[in-house]
Formats: sequence, structure tokens, C-alpha cells
Amino acid sequence: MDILSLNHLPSIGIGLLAFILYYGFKRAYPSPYPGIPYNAASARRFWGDSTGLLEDIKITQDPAKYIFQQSRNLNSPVIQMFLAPFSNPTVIIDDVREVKDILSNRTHEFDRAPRTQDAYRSLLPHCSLVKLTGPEFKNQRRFWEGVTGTPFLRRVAEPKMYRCALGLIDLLRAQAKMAGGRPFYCFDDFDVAAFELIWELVFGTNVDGIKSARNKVLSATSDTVQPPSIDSAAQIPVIQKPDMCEAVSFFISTVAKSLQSVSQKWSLWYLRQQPVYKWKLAFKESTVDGLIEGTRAKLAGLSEDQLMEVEETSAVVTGVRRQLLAQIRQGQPVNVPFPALVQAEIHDELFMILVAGHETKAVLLSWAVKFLIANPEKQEKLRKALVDALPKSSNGEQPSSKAIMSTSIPYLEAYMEESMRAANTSPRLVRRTTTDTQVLGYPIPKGVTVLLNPYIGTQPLDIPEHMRSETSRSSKGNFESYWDVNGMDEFHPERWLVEDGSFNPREFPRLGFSAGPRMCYGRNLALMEFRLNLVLLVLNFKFEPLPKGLDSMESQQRLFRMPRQCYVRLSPL
Ligand code: HEM
Repeated sequence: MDILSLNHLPSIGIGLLAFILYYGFKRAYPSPYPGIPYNAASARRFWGDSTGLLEDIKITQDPAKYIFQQSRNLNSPVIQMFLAPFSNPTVIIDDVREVKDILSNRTHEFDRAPRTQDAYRSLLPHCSLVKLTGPEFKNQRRFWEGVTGTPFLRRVAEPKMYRCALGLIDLLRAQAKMAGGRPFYCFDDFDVAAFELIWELVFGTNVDGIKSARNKVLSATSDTVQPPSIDSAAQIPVIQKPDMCEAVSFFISTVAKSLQSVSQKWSLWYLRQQPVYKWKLAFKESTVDGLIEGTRAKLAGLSEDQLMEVEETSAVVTGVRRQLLAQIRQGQPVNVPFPALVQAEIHDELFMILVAGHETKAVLLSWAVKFLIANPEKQEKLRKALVDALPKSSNGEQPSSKAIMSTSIPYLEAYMEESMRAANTSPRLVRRTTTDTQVLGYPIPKGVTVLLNPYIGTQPLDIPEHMRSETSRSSKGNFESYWDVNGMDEFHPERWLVEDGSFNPREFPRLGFSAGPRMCYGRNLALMEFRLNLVLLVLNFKFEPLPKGLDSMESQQRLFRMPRQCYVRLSPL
């Protein structure tokens, strides 16, 4: 190298740095996809749309509302938003027919998003939820289908659900007595009851969370001094949740945090370094592995014929029994612990059911109760429908689970459906395009994250029929309507009833559990539990109006859209 070029080194270095900085900055700024509308002012900002989003979240705590509102502002059912620097735009689709079509018929173009996969993969790398919709996912679903099938639900789940629902009534009755007409916080009641059931369905053992909560209330009642005002929240003992219930809630909150963070990888890494994460993870690993191994050890001595006769009384028995049968048929030894990968697959699928099937149910029930309180005339109407259809026996006993599950009660079905719609517990479904494609004529490249609005409650924009996909056009008549001309802001179960008073599930689309091959795996279980709980709650309590300050209908977004406040004031019936 000669003297001249050495002298130039600093200026070359500066030039290179300027070049890197320029391209770094350019990369950080939004770079819109062609042909998809966006907010021009956001495209000029380093933080893109995230400034407005974060400001709005501070007030509403409802990111989905802000995001889908942008589609209205731009008067387009397909838009793009710039949600973080250094990242590609996110495409937003806000048209219920196309959303239903994408979920149901276009899984070869739209599949699980890496962001969702990563959020769960760090905890449960082998569970079906993180897999793309290919043969491996389908095999895994088939292997576990017994757990949510009708025979299991009827024979195993229903009696346990009924017992938990009655336990919840007893717990609330004790709390109502202690509260003496004052309002009290009840989300933890719903949460502990939802967990007790899902744990028992997965592992077959009873954690007795509801009973011990009730005992605590009974023993504290006489010694607790309640606030003088009847409108102040009552002092009731904090519910001590089982350790595994706390652990599941903890992991749900870490998944939610990672999904909401701007830099998901760093967020996950940071969360996993925390001593509390490590402790809870070790506790979960040893507990769940121990329960799988205990079940394996019990069943491993049985012949193929005997295993065929074993009743699947919990998800762990289903998984272990089916695995042992497969091993026997392939001539593999069964009297040793499962190979590590098999053990991990069973472990992750069981824990996935606990994570996915726990808080969701409590959140839906708490919204349904809030709708009872906010709409006293609908509450009365529902109670009357239940009393007429399910008369109490002369000794005042509760209606049987068989009667609750098998009696047709149109207003109950409409109330449940409207609760699902209005609660909108999963307000955005996330997918990634697996190929270059288009929606309503807008081109969307491969590899784009897409947010779908499943809420049936905003008036669809006017879209010429020929712009829709073929499958969307051919399924138009599957529903009476996609929008209620009277508006859909109100909680109005009657919208699901037809002239002769019967319930019509095809009145409007229903996307509360999603649709298509990735539809909720626990839908039937969740609906059975919801029905039993709702019926028994309405027959056993009058949900009285709440004082101002404890009656908010605002939501907050964690993993699910949940009420910010969850109080009840109960008059036992
Ligand atoms: C009221 C209660 C529930 C609601 C509202 C609900 C809602 C949903 C929704 C909207 C999805 C779809 C997400 C998507 O399309 O990306 C989903 C998926 C899922 N749900 Fe539920 N769920 C509930 C209860 C349950 C229960 C009780 C279980 C377990 C027994 C469960 C297990 C799952 C699983 C495993 C998936 C992932 C399915 C897949 O990856 O293909 N859910 N749920």
C-alpha cells in the first residue's frame, strides 16, 4: 500500500460509516409495499404508526381497536401499517367475509406467523400450536383428537365440569355472604375454577383449589370487618391459587409480553434469564415429566389387548396409552422411560392444553357476567328462559348437567353466542403469507405478517362482489347476514333469534374460536363449560347493579382481551 492510499484511509472510513449509517437509517424507516394503502404521514416517521398506537394504548389498552380503526380512516379493507423500525410493514385485513375465507380456505397461502411460533416455541417447542399446517401438524392433531372428542367430553369431562361449576357457586355464595351486599372482585374465582377443571382433564387429579378457597372464606367471615359503605368493595380473602395455576398464568403473561414487544427475540431472551422464569420452568418440567412417567409406569405392564381396554380418563392417559400401543405395534420396548423426544412431545402438548385452555375460559365467563350486570332486562329474560326450561326439583336441587346440556333453550344459546361476539377475546388473528398472493385485489408479497380482524361488529366496507376470492363468493350464502342493519355495538342476544323464536347459529359469521384447520382445538370443551357455568350462575344469583367506579366495561389486552374490572354484587336466589 503506498503513502497516498494510507492518507486516504480516514476519509474512506468516514465515507463507509456515512454509507452504513445512511442505509441503516433508510432501513429503519418504513418502506411500504406497493399497491397497499397506508398513512402517508406514518411512512415519513422513524417510528411509523407505532407512535399513534402507543399513545392510544395508554388510554384504551386496546391495540386491536386502534389498528383496525386505521383501515376505516383509510377507507380500505386492506391496509399496511409500520409497527416497528427496522421491520417490514404489517398488512391489516378488516373484512369479515375475506377473513373467514382466509382462515377456512386459504391456509396454503396464509399460515401460522413466526412471531406466534416464536412466542410459544421458547416454552413448548414441540406442541402442535407452533407447527405450520402440514402433515406433521395434522398427525399430531389426530394423535390427540380423543381429548376434545364428544365421547371424552360427555363421559369424562361433563361430570367434572358440573362438579367444578357447583363448586364455583358454593364459593361465590360464601363470598356473597361475607360481602353482605357489597361488591367483590371475582375474576380469580373464575380463574381458579377454570384451572381446576382443565388440570383434572389433563392430568386426572383434583387440585381442590375451589374448595380450599371456599374454606378460607368461611373461616375468615366472622373475623373480617367490612367497610361501612355498602358500595365499597368487600374485604374477602385473596384466593390462593395452586402453584401450577400460578405457573401457567406466569407463562401466559410471558407469551403475551413477547408478542407485544418490539424486539421479540431480546424480550424472550431477557424473560428467560429471570430467576423466576427459571424457577417456574424447572417446576413445570419436573411436575409434568413426573406425571407422564408415573402414568407410563402404570400402563407399561399391560398387554396390547389390555391397553386397548384402558379407558382414556385424562389427556395424559390418552397420550401415554396411544404411545405405548404404537411402540408395541412397532416391536419397541415399553418397560423403559420414553425416548427424550417422545417424552418432550407429550409434555409440550399437555402443557399447551393447560396454557390455551385455562385463562380463555375465565375471561369469557367474566365478560358474560359483565353483560348480565350491564343489561338487567336481558339478565331477567335469560333467567326466565332457564327457569321455564329447567324447573328446579321440589327439593330445590340444581338442574342436572344432563338437563342443562341437552335441553334446547334458544335464548341461552343466543346469549352465549352474543357474549362470544361482544367479548371478542382474541381481537386479532395473526398469519404469515407463504406465497405472493392478493386479497380483494391488493397484492401481498410472500413472507408478510397479516393481522386479521375476526370481530363481527363493524360495518363492512362496500366491496364489489367480483373483487372477492372465488371461495368467498361461493360461500356468501352461508350466513343470513354479515352485518346487522340496527348496528352491532349493543349487547343484543335477540339478533341470533329468528321469527319463530329459535336460535339460528348462521345468522352471522362466528369467529370467536377462529375457523378452518387452525380453529380452536378446545372449542367444544369451552362451550360446554361456558353453558354449565352460565346456567348455574344465573339460576343461583341475581347480578345486582354495581356502584360507579367498579362497573367499567373497558378492556385490557393481555394474551386475550379481558375486562379491566371484574366485580359482582350478588343476591343469592
Ligand atoms: C372460551 C374459551 C376459548 C376461546 C375464546 C378460544 C379461542 C381460540 C382462538 C381464537 C384460537 C385460534 C387462534 C388462531 O386462529 O390463530 C384458538 C386456538 C387454540 N385453542 Fe382455543 N379458545 C378457548 C378455549 C380453549 C380450550 C379450553 C382449549 C384446550 C382444551 C383451547 C386450545 C386451543 C389450541 C391448542 C389452539 C391452537 C390451535 C392450532 O394451533 O391449530 N382453547 N383458541
